Amino acid sequence: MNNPKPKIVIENLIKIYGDKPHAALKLFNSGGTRDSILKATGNVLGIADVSFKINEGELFVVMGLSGSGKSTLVRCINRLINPTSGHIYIDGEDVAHVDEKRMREIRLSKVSMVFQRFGLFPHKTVAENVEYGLKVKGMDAEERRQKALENLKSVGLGQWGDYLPSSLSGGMQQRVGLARALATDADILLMDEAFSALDPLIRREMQDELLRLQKELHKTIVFISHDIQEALKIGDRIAVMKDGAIVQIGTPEELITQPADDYIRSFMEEVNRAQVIKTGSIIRHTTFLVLGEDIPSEKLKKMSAEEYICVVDSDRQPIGMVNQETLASVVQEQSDITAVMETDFPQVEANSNLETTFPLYQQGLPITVVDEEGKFQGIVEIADVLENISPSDN
Ligand SMILES: Nc1ncnc2c1ncn2[C@@H]1O[C@H](COP(=O)(O)OP(=O)(O)OP(=O)(O)O)[C@@H](O)[C@H]1O
Repeated sequence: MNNPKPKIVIENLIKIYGDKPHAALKLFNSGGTRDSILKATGNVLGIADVSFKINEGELFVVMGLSGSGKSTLVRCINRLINPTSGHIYIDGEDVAHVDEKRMREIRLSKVSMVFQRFGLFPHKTVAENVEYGLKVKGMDAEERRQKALENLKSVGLGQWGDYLPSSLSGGMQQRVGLARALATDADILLMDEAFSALDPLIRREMQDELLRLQKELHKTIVFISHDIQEALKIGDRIAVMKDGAIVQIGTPEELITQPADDYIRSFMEEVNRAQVIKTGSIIRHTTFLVLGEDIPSEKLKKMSAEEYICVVDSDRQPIGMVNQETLASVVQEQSDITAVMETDFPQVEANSNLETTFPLYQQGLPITVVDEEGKFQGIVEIADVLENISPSDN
């Protein structure tokens, strides 16, 4: 994202469960831990002074083990749970301190929630389920039916509007839950372990579906998951929670390549790094030659004999690869570079992962990396790929 605009800003959020929040807060402020506070007061520190921002259009995953505080954090955002102290700004409005009437309006118009167990009304048809929020909002019958059908279609259930939820599989019911959340036109979707109840295959399908929809819709999505693979697959950024606090926030690659501590590192041990690390993030050098322009001698001097450089056209699209030795002879003999450069060379997009890139090294050439428009970004060597797939311990 070029210019991220904060959509949700959380400041010093604290949630204490129990009847002695003041005493518990006092203990927390003087350095008490979750365990010591529980022992002294019987109250649970659900969220331990958390501050962070979620950007507009971001798919933000809150990850952590059971009891780490994920649900509490996300339910504070739509005030299904009332925070003990702190601020939660949505589009600049502090929803931690609005009255219940305003909060209901916000839930109907700005923040929708998709639950793990679908949360569908069993006696209403699929379309009526999707229409529900629109009905509460006061939309007339025809308009809301049309909107419901549109949204069912967008999740691949256009033909299922008149059925009862019980005639649908788990995956399909979750799609209905998603269609219902989308139908409200809310900018923000809160998804609480939305895919956890599904079979692994259906679950992966739903993750892909969510990513596809998100490309079109650009919602701000806060997605709770206890599954690191899921978090790394779908998250633009991930917040990892422990004991009510956030241990680290980062992109999937940042968590893998720069884990904040041993806790994060232990999560990453089971992860397939090659699926997560993007080729664009390990670009080694970005020098190139533009066809038709002079070859600067200092560029040539800096290269080792075996090193390759990319030749691009006037639109910066790669058209060939040439190594230092060949280039030196081109300069010396003033010959045509297009006659000697390799034109059959491997090329990948910067956002492809290392798993895609690795097999392309069979040709013995370094990989050329381009952006979405096919413009040259840099070159990646096999040593860099290997180092990032299985880093040496140091
Ligand atoms: N209503 C409640 N009363 C007392 N303690 C609670 C309540 N709800 C949650 N807690 C406690 O707060 C802590 C955080 O719970 P929370 O449900 O937010 O964690 P979670 O990470 O979402 O866990 P899970 O993945 O199991 O849902 C836990 O220790 C939990 O026992």
